[in-house]
Amino acid sequence: MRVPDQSGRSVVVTGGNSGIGREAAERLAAAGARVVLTARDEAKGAAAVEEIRSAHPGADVELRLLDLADLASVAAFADGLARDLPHLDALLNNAGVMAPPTRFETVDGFELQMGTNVLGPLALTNRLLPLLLAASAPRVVWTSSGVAHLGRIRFDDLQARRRYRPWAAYAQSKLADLLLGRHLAHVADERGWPLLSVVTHPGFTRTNLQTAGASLGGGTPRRSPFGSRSPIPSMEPAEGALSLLLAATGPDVAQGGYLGPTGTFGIVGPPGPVRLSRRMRDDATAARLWHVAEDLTGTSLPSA
Ligand SMILES: NC(=O)c1ccc[n+]([C@@H]2O[C@H](COP(=O)([O-])OP(=O)(O)OC[C@H]3O[C@@H](n4cnc5c(N)ncnc54)[C@H](O)[C@@H]3O)[C@@H](O)[C@H]2O)c1
Repeated sequence: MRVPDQSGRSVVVTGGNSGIGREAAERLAAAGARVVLTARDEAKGAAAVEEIRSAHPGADVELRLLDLADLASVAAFADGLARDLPHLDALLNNAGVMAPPTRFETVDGFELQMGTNVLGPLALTNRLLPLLLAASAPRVVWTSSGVAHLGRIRFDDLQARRRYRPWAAYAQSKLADLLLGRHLAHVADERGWPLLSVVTHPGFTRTNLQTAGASLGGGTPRRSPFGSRSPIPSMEPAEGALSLLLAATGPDVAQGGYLGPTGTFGIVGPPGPVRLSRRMRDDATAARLWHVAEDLTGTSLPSA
């Protein structure tokens, strides 16, 4: 897939130091975008920026620190960007964590996956919307997952305080990403904003995701599902990033669309529109979730 010329466009890629975000940041920078790559760890982020700069001399890429599991960090990041950029053309909500074996909490007391994958990105999006709406054709991209099909939004126990099951909490968070993305698309249409809100999932891609969450708290990482005899097809990050890149830059991307791999089992292959289940099309749940998330994060959509 060719990434169209991105000259004059500025893009934030969260979790840009690793995996799919790292690839997307490099492709966008190579296409001429001004890329703000976010990371939690300064050394890891700086290493990614250096790699991109040395592979693409003149690439306009900078590191900014952002911890989505800390709403104060989200606010500081958004304030800094608003000070330094005249507008923002695309926000790629990519960063995420998967299935820690036990229940962890964010700085603000949210279950780790709900906080990092959903509430942090929601707060970031709300805080960056004024800057996005200063651009002529802005986009917000949300990263869901194939497991969103198995997710349920449990409003009675959103933070899994009563019962924590790692995969149910992950699936809930990824269904939530999809619903928030679709709700923002409706809001943009209702308010006549030129903004596209698009949801993507990267299929099954070999990254740190499979071990990072699993090893939290000193746990032993699960055996890799990508062993040489694994029957499960999977992709390298360069291919896994294509759905995200299509959502961020494709010329014919639909408002509220859902893009992912279109090959075997829907987990590998070239990116394109993919099927939404009935639960994914539940606009009432999406609207309720958006409002609950706003309450929890103390953020709101711009009034305009
Ligand atoms: N790899 C897959 O097969 C797959 C499948 C479905 C969905 N996804 C989704 O794709 C996205 C990217 O994952 P990946 O596969 O590249 O994994 P990865 O582990 O390589 O990258 C995840 C990134 O998120 C960042 N991150 C984690 N917690 C954070 C926090 N609190 N604040 C800020 N950043 C944080 C990490 O530092 C890292 O940069 C995730 O949202 C993931 O849920 C991946």
